[in-house]
Amino acid sequence: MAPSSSSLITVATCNLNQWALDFDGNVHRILESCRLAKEQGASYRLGPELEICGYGCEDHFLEHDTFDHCWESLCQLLGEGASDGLLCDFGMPILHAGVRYNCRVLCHDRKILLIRPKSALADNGNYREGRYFTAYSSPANSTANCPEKHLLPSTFFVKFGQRDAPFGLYHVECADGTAIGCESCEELWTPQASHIDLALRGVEIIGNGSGSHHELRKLSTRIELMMSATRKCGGVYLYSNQRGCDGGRTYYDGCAMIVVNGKIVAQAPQFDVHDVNVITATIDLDDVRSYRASHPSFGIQAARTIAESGGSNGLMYDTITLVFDPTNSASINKNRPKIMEGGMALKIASPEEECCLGPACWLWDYLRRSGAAGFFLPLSGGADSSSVAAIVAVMCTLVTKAAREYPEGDVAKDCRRICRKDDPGNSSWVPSTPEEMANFVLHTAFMGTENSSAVTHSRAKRLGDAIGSYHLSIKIDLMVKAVLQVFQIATGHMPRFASRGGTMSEDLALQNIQARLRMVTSYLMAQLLPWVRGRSGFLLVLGSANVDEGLRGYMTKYDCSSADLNPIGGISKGDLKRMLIYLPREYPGLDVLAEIANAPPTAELRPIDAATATAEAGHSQTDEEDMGMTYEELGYFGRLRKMSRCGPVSMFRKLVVTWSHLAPSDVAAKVKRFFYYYSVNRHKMTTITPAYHAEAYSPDDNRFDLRQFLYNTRWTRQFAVMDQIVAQYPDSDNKDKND
Ligand SMILES: Nc1ncnc2c1ncn2[C@@H]1O[C@H](COP(=O)(O)OP(=O)(O)OC[C@H]2O[C@@H]([n+]3cccc(C(=O)O)c3)[C@H](O)[C@@H]2O)[C@@H](O)[C@H]1O
Ligand SMILES: Nc1ncnc2c1ncn2[C@@H]1O[C@H](COP(=O)(O)OP(=O)(O)OP(=O)(O)O)[C@@H](O)[C@H]1O
Ligand SMILES: NC(=O)CC[C@H](N)C(=O)O
Repeated sequence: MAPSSSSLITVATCNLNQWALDFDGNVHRILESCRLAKEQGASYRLGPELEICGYGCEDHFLEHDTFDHCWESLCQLLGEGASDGLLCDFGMPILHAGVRYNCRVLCHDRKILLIRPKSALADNGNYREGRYFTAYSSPANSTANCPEKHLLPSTFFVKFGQRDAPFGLYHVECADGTAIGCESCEELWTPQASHIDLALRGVEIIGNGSGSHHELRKLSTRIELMMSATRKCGGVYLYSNQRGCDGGRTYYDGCAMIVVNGKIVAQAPQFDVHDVNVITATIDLDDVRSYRASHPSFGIQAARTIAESGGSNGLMYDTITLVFDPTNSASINKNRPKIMEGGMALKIASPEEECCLGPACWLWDYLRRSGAAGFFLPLSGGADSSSVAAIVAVMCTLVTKAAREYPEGDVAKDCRRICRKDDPGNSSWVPSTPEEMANFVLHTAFMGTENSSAVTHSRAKRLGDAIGSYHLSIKIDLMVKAVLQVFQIATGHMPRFASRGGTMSEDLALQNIQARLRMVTSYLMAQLLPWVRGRSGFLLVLGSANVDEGLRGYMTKYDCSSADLNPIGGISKGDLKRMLIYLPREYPGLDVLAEIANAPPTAELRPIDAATATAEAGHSQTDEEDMGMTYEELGYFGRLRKMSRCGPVSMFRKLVVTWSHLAPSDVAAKVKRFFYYYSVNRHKMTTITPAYHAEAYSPDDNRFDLRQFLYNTRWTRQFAVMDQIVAQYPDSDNKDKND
């Protein structure tokens, strides 16, 4: 090991807003991140997982084209000097010996130093890496002296003169003794994480390139994992993540970080509308060496590991030696490096902030990438559609701020294009306020019937005005009457509401026709409102069914719950209410949201019964009464069903304990009612509008919660077992609490 000339090193990591299969755009963003890393004096740059093609390529990973285009992109990156003087850790898929691997490719100058395949794949929830890739296990005969080699494509050889590169679980050791290794996303989350062996083998810097999507309250888990890893093992841990909507329901929430010896020294934003964020830190590697040496217990395990050939998790780890001194590069930093010693105050968004910022950024990416001219939202003045309107308002606030800060930047250019202000006469236009932008991009309409209340009509109008949307108040009774007349002519029957002597079927049909006609009207508006306003293009229709309604199936199939996109389909009613109460504090002018949050949710599809209508609801029909359960109870059912993997019996066993104030027979009745409605309505999940994934208990059938949709809704075995358990309780237990 050569003596170190300096122990200072400047390292960089980034958030990149990549887009699956947008190879040219992705290269452009990677080049920008390398340029910024160099500008900030870095000698090492880490990028997100599979950044070259985008993390979310899914079944496109099965196509050979994806692999070929990645090699073209890598050639372009090296050809354009991305890694000149900078050790770059890129993420891309590689076909090695006929097997697809999810790899890190470490390049320096115009050479590939190492290809490092991922050894533990992510396969839970939305992740399906095992469908596209194989987890790597090192062949017994591969060592650093005789590493497994990957034969590089001939185009690479022609351009750069390199025929092959080491392939395996190696790390690089630089000429000055600095050791740099990789850990790929999920590997950090495994019990025998690879960073443990890397640290015990003396690797000081570990880069984790991730493709990790947002879920409410998940960031804290990531942070805990990294802090705990470096607290126990010492070292510099860099985390890089994608950020944005890369073409699907998930939002990658960035938050690149640099952690040293258990302390975070740099953090990039979690929610943001910029495509590229690079963060750097200059670190004294002697701090890592001395931290480790000060823990004798670490020393004992390190000495034992180096003596053994394999890693503790049965994989082979080894070293590839390089002729490269990253610390020298740091010392020629033009600016005097600011050495990171202490930790920094962490920015962790509250769940209320996450609920609005995540979907707002996702909507912005979707809007600018879809080519649409804006959104159309059926706005009922209730909590759900108002939450969606508020999220669009937050989007306009973020975009207006970014566009005004950099009128020549990409955000401003996208904003001009969407607002149709990109003609030469408007080359520097940016919205002066979020409301001005909202008036271009957000179209809202209250579509009342004779069953709607004046209260919700007024709330919708006041919210539209506060946000600045292009708002309409429409009456759709004419349409309802026309359809019912057609039905009467065809069948000779006219349905009646239950309150007017009709059956439940008639009642439901009369409710559903209003709801469905709103959907038809929405699509008409979305197609023609730009034309009405003398503009080109189409609008995306926004849906607003929350996660609990989806779970219970409390929605009309193919009504306004069917739309192009639903920003809140993965968020619970409870979290939405908290968000509505939080928003007016951060965004003055949106005071009406607090009033909306406190109103009892109502579908307003039945005639108003003046005797039972309350002033706040403005209506006699309330969701919770209709559903036969409260939104709070739905939260319990949802979490237990999905996150705790409970069937009816185990859910009952858990809730008997949690709801000890209720008689077991009552708990059983509630659980049975939930499973009945869940199963009778599960078919609605097969056509549910693509929604922002936010909750681990989302019932989204398309990607996340894979279940049958035709059930025996009597659940005979399950309910019989529950009855047996209830019968085991003393009569007094059931009776006392029932009284
Ligand atoms: N097993 C199965 N597989 C596939 N499809 C199946 C099916 N069973 C029924 N269906 C289909 O589903 C239909 C029944 O579903 P659907 O037409 O939706 O009707 P349904 O679920 O009976 O009624 C809609 C409910 O949603 C409530 N709602 C409506 C609108 C807004 C809100 C709100 O506040 O959020 C609430 C409304 O008060 C009512 O309780 C059947 O007529 C049939 O076409
Ligand atoms: N009067 C209305 N005008 C416009 N859109 C409506 C109206 N009533 C319902 N919708 C649309 O249909 C969706 C479902 O209807 P409903 O009012 O029953 O909804 P909800 O889920 O309780 O939501 P919200 O809290 O927004 O009322 C709403 O989110 C809204 O988009
Ligand atoms: N891409 C991955 O390996 C991601 C898995 C990891 N559990 C996460 O959510 O961040």
